[in-house]
Amino acid sequence: MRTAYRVETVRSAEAELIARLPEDALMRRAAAGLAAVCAELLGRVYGSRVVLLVGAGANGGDALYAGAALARRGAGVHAVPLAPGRTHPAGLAALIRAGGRVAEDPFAVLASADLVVDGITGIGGRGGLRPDAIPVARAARGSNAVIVAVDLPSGVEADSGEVLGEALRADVTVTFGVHKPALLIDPARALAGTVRLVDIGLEPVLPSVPELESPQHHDVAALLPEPSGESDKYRRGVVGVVAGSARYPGAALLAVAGALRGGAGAVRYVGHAAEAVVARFPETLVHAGPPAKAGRVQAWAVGPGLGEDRDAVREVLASGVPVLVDADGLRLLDAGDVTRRTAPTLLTPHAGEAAALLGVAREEVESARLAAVRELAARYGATVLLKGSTTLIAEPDGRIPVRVDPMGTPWLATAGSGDVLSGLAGSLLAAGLSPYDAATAAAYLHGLAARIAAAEGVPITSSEVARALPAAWHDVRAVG
Ligand SMILES: NC(=O)C1=CN([C@@H]2O[C@H](COP(=O)(O)OP(=O)(O)OC[C@H]3O[C@@H](n4cnc5c(N)ncnc54)[C@H](O)[C@@H]3O)[C@@H](O)[C@H]2O)[C@@H](O)CC1
Ligand SMILES: Nc1ncnc2c1ncn2[C@@H]1O[C@H](COP(=O)(O)OP(=O)(O)O)[C@@H](O)[C@H]1O
Ligand SMILES: [K+]
Repeated sequence: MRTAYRVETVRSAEAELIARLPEDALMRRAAAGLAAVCAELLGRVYGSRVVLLVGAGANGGDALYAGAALARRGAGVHAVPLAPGRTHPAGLAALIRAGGRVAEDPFAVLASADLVVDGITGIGGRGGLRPDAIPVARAARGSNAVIVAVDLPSGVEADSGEVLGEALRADVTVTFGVHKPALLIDPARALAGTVRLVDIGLEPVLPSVPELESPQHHDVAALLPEPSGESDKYRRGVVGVVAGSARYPGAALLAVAGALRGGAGAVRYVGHAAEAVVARFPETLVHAGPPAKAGRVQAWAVGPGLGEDRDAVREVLASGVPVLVDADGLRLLDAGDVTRRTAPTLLTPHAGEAAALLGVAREEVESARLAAVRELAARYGATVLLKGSTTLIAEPDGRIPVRVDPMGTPWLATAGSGDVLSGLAGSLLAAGLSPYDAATAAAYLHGLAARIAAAEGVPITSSEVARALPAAWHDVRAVG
């Protein structure tokens, strides 16, 4: 798992290290790592033109020490202090000693820069860039220089990934010690570019439970169900899919397509599209009556394209097995039917559905995804997978790390892909995974399948995402 920690935690870990080390040692470590990445990006350091945007705090100090190292290797380095009089004194002195200078005209040096180091704010930044930093940040972005953010792109909220004002979009972010939430969650993540992690010795002093975790291939491989010698189709799990309506018959097919590739031993479809489902997927068991009469299942996935069948949602939520609720099911559900449940529940809203469940505007969810997913999970006492440009998975117990799916791709923004995801996650639930793990594995496989299907940069359909799921399993298993 890749992990991310909150500012408060990072600061206390840093304080513990700083107490044991000579003055500025940690900053020098950070700056050495930063300078090494800058040198790599420049290719030839000697004769290159580097501009440092320097804020009032230690983030500016990192930039100045890194600038000094580059100046010693023959780069022409200019500092642009954005809080004159509050510039890190030792860092500035080191830069001047190494032959660097304070820029007389920031805009002139930016216009001809090869590389800009963004040291305006790091984990101490709040509320977007200050007005006087904005023109300089815009000039940097408008130049041809590569922009390297120090620790975080300046202007983002480190702990939440929110962007409350203007922020500087970087090409590369060099972060120290550990990832911060903003490097994993949009909208901030989109401003970080490629993230490089520099080890400054923080790992051993960090707590074992992070704020966020983001799975890699081997983590997902360890979650995937595998049939054994004793398996039969019932032991592998039967997933019940309640989806589709006269208006949205396709949702039934897409949810079943996802469910058939999720590792359950059988898929039982319940609803109005039974004929179409069997015609397309003869391996599906079907039932045209109410869910309660459909026969045994180990988990339900209810909601995609369901229309107005409120009774079906209520019946499924009244069952004693794990239930996934998506799409129309989220619109129709009664909150009390969810909070009363004793078996696990997984809700899979997109931002609009999450906003409706929370009674806020969609933009509020999109700009503060972490807060929204936590709040939903706590309020409904359910695991919540919030879909979108960063898919997040939260447990009702706020002490458990929120999981961030790293595999999402904008190619998934195509009609019906969410239906495939609910079938897939429902199937993993039926196969015995907890909602937290089923949601994690499903989001990962779904994103990877979309990447595989869109490999040539061609638009993909949701059916193609479902068809690429076996290739995604294969890919994950091959590495894990
Ligand atoms: N504590 C340590 O020993 C280490 C800290 N490191 C660096 O130190 C950074 C944190 O340093 P600080 O705590 O000094 O905080 P920052 O340097 O991130 O920023 C705080 C300063 O910026 C100003 N500021 C806040 N919001 C602003 C905004 N929106 N626009 C413009 N200015 C704003 C504040 O007045 C404050 O002076 C880390 O991100 C990292 O880069 C690294 O050197 C590693 C070691
Ligand atoms: N910009 C994006 N980047 C990455 N993934 C996205 C983006 N937009 C949507 N997705 C993903 O696409 C899927 C869309 O699901 P959903 O919103 O339910 O659509 P539908 O109802 O059409 O199936 C989700 O898995 C979501 O995470
Ligand atoms: K920065």
